[in-house]
Amino acid sequence: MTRDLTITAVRLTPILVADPPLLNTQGVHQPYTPRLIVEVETADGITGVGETYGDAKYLELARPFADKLVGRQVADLNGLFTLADEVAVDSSRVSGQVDVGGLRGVQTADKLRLSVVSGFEVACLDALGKALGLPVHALLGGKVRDAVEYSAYLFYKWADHPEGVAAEKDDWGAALDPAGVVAQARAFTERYGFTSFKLKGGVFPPEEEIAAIKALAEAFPGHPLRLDPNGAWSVETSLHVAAELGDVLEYLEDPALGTPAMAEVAAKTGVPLATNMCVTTFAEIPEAFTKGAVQVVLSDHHYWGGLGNTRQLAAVCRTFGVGVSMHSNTHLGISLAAMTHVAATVPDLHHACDSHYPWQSEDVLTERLTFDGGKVAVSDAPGLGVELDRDKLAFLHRRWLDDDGTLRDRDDAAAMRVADPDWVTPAVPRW
Ligand SMILES: O=C([O-])[C@@H](O)[C@@H](O)[C@H](O)[C@@H](O)C(=O)[O-]
Ligand SMILES: [Mg+2]
Repeated sequence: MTRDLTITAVRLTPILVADPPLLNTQGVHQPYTPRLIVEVETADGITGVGETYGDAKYLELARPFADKLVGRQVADLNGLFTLADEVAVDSSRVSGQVDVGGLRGVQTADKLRLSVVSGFEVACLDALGKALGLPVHALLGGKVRDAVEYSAYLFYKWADHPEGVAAEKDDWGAALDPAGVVAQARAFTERYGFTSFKLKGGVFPPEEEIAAIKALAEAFPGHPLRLDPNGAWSVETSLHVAAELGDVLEYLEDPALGTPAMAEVAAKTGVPLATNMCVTTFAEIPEAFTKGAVQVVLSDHHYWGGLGNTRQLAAVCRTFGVGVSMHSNTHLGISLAAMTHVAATVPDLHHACDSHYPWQSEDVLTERLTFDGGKVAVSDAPGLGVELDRDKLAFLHRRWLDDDGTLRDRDDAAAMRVADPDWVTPAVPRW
């Protein structure tokens, strides 16, 4: 049967999603975080869905990009990148510096564009898969595993958002010391069966975080453990932590900020270093790999430009003998499905991927994705294998519409200032 895969409509729905008070080196998560849901519709009435960052700087690019897409073929995935180059990026959005708000490495015009393209690429793949009756992993060359392993993503956490802040109540409680971190890890294993653990660090002085990892090692002997302070430490501190935890860590993630500092740490420790901050674009690869700065690159398919680019990144990593896995940011089920499809196709995936999904009590899907034994089963249904719940989408969009603008951009430092008016984003290195 001949199908008409022409894109006839594109819908963009910005939403605000409940987020618990998770602490990081910048501050604390806001009570609601922005995401953008992308829908592309074909002439045959097939709809594909995608998801990406929803802050204003992404919306500004997504809108003109969506207009350009109408009339093009849903299978023209490579064309998305050429099209994206035609969308002007406001220079005030580009710093060339680390994006302090999002802990996602440098902020360049290309990276902003790629973060937008990824939402559309996933939506096009979903639509194409539905049209062809094929799962997304088949469109990427086929799965090499039936389930993808994720790690428990542990956070220091307050029990509640600060007093007076309108927020959803969560049932995780506080985690502010080693005992709290271990209790949180136990809850993760009981609820989802995770067997490897990542702790978001850079929150407390290193000795306290070392103690938390040691407590985890004692509670879960032999399980893979990671610590990620998002570049908050000096080279010296990073080496001290590596020496203290060398026996129990699978890897240290972004202990120090930037490739030169990471290279210095890597040269003096046997503990592998992972990153989602110093290698965030293809342009950053040559320096980092030739300097031996990182042993594992954690892809975020959003800012790498989608699932096809994630596979290209994996191939480059394989060529250089560098490991590959995935980090995550606050996201919903569409992105978890996308991550799972692409991870299922990557041959040398030797580390469990990260996901914030267990922290998200809300979603836009009719059925939430589930973790079984810490793994998400790879769907063989056409497309991503997920279904949009229009009522839930409308509810979360209404929240975005009703917001006075303060939550439409992620700002962990601003959220921290509600509790501590003197809070400023700590200078790096913090310790
Ligand atoms: O959600 C957070 O607070 C994380 O710190 C996130 O923003 C990071 O991008 C990410 O999870 C990471 O691994 O660095
Ligand atoms: Mg990280």
